[in-house]
Amino acid sequence: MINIEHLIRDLNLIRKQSPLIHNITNYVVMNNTANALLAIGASPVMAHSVDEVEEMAVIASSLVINIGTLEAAWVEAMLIAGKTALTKSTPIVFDPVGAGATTYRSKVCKQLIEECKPSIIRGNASEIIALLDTQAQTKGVDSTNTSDSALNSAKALALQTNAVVVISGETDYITNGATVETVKNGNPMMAKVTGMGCTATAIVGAFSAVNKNLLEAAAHGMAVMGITGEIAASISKGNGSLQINFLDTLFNLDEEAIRKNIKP
Ligand SMILES: Nc1ncnc2c1ncn2[C@@H]1O[C@H](COP(=O)(O)OP(=O)(O)OP(=O)(O)O)[C@@H](O)[C@H]1O
Ligand SMILES: Cc1ncsc1CCO
Ligand SMILES: [Mg+2]
Repeated sequence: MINIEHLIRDLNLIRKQSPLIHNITNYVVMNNTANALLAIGASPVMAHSVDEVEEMAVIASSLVINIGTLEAAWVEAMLIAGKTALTKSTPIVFDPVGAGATTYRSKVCKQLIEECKPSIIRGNASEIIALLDTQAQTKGVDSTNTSDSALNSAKALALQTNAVVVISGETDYITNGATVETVKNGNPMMAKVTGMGCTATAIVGAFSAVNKNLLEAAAHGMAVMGITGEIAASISKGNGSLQINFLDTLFNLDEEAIRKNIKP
């Protein structure tokens, strides 16, 4: 069960410390996730050149690796940044976008998990299932499975990789293989804004920068996503205004809104 006092403490820590979050992410969502990190009070940097990722990973408080629009040079940069973060015990949050859709994505996911040992893996249900079952075929970047149906895969993946695994969806599940936290906030319209999942991964990255308990950090990130998305959707007419209202809501999110809206 999410500890609301700890969640509020961590949100205040992000706003006070403004941790540097190093993102190697995809072209589609770079602007969205940078703005979401600013809205929550963190300090984002997008850097993917092999010539600088090592230095950036050294100074960052957490590293977010997202394979959304991967290509060879980026993968090389992800491996350098990931290994640097691993050496420094800096939390790595991994988003396996489209895992299972192509052989290349699945292969790169396997390599990144083995060599960088991400601390947290956040994906939608189809991606989490595909990381465990190499035969599972997914359809692009959107899930065709419910988050409930991926829970057993998430638990097994957590035990196999020693990472906290997060499945996003109608109910979000956060597990280390033994304990399972849930977040029931959110709104189906969120899945119609591209990169809401990538944003969830980035926000989890911000929480992992201020809380060494990564099960808590991941759960806090997903709770803030769900609460924010739910409030923003209630004042939005479609995915266009939701994208903007999400940022404004996150920027203004306070203790009262969290206490009133949280659905663990
Ligand atoms: N049906 C739903 N009801 C409530 N919340 C939802 C629903 N679907 C998604 N969400 C929320 O939307 C956010 C994004 O989750 P989603 O599973 O859509 O990610 P994703 O498929 O990886 O997205 P993307 O690849 O576009 O970044 C999460 O915070 C999740 O809780
Ligand atoms: C649509 C899309 N394609 C590659 S990455 C991305 C953003 C959502 O994952
Ligand atoms: Mg995704």
